[in-house]
Amino acid sequence: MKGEVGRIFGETSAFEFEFVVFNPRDVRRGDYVKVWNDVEGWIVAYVTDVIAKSDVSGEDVLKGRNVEAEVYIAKASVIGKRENGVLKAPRTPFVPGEKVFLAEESLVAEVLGMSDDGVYLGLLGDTSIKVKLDVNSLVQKHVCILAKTGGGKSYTAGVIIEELIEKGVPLLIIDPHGEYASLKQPNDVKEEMERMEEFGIRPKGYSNIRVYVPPGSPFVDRADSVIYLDGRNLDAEEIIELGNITSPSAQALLYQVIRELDDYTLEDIMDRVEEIKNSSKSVLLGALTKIQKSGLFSDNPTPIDILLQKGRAVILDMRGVDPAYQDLIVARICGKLFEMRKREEIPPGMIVIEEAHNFIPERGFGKAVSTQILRTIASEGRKFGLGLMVISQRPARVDKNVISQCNTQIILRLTNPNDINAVRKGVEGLTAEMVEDIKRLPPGNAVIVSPELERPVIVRIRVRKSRHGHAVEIFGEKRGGRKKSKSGGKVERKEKKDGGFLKKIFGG
Ligand SMILES: Nc1ncnc2c1ncn2[C@@H]1O[C@H](COP(=O)(O)OP(=O)(O)OP(=O)(O)O)[C@@H](O)[C@H]1O
Repeated sequence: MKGEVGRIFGETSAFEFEFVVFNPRDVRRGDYVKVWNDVEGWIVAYVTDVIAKSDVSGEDVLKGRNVEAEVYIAKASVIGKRENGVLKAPRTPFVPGEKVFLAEESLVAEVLGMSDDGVYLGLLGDTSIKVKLDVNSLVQKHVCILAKTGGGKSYTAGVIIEELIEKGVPLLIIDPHGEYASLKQPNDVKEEMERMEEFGIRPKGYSNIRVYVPPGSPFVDRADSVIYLDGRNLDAEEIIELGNITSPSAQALLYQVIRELDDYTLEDIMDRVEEIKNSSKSVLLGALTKIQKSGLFSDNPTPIDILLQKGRAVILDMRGVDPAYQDLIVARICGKLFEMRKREEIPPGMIVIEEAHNFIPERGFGKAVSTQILRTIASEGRKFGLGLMVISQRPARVDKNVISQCNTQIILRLTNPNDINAVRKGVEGLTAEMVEDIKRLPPGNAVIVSPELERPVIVRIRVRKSRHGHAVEIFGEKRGGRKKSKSGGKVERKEKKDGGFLKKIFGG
């Protein structure tokens, strides 16, 4: 047992207490302490704040009187103790005068419900406790990663992707900025390699990765393959968005033609439009020809099942691709994958969506054809073993229902008040202190909220085993600057793991 670091004083309750800190170097915000409770035994608490007090008044300071003996007071929020695998909160207050000790790491890990197995994210606070989350819960019940630009979102997503690849989870990564192909190479950044021992990892590149690009991508030569979609039965909204058809009469003509057709291709629409006498005919034909010439739609489309395969991660690199096309590609692929997963034609897996605010925008922040299917996967995917990893730098602009469907929430530094507000409202169990922490998190540190953990925790995300790919500017398109598409900390029983349909799909 480490030595006594303070003593409880003043008014206490079963949920919180204050203690005088003997040496301010021993106790800091974010530390875990333990206290003896006469009825319950050792109880673990979290230090939410440390303040310094003195009897020196403003007048004293002006007269030049110095602080002789300041007192340090720590505020602690009670977590509890684990009994028969269940976290129990004390029901009697702590006795003023009781000694406070720093809690041993093994006790903290036990009380917080840390698992020895799972997706290894990093180390808890200032400790060397490994934070690992259950792979099935993480994948099937969705995860979101939220942070301001440069806060470490794609780095953290890369860490989780490495872990999921190692566990054989099929992954499809929607990569609007070409940041993920570098997973193929081992990390060779000197400063990061120097920190690998601290995290107990080694550099590693992943070979079971395939990079696909849409036709016309400026990066075709660096891709493993080109993706082609089945262009049958595109609906009018999709064609309007792809062709940027703004003329109401051309839109009306399109709706009219599609109503008349049954099972149709783009060419069938064009043939029918040719036959009709209408002043908007040439505008519509021009737009349809442009879509046809994009080459995205083919009679010999890429089989969708190869995008979600056991032991493989597929990256859809959409750098330099028109946002309307990105949106449609995501909508079509995710729609097909969801249908196939429902029929169990593909294995359970996860779809990673970078720049999620562009594909699942909150109402009032634009429209995207991919929104509907992604909402459906967020609400129903868990029943069928299809998970989402939602990544965004603008939480306030992502559909709030989708964020609240994510059972694991990883929040790195945020500073925009609207984004902080969105997180405060959408993330259950965040305390006011945690919200303050989020505004000040250093890069690579995250607040993690998960049903696997008894309370939100701050984690130092581990360094990457593979190389982190930085976003690249394409044709003056700024990072994240995609044009708008038109178109209580309360102690509770640990949540019972889902039985029934949510059986363990991935080992480990
Ligand atoms: N856990 C970490 N360990 C070490 N370095 C990290 C960590 N997380 C982030 N970084 C550093 O911070 C930088 C920014 O991280 P990242 O590229 O993930 O930010 P981002 O939030 O995705 O930004 P953007 O919105 O611009 O894409 C990285 O290049 C990396 O150097």
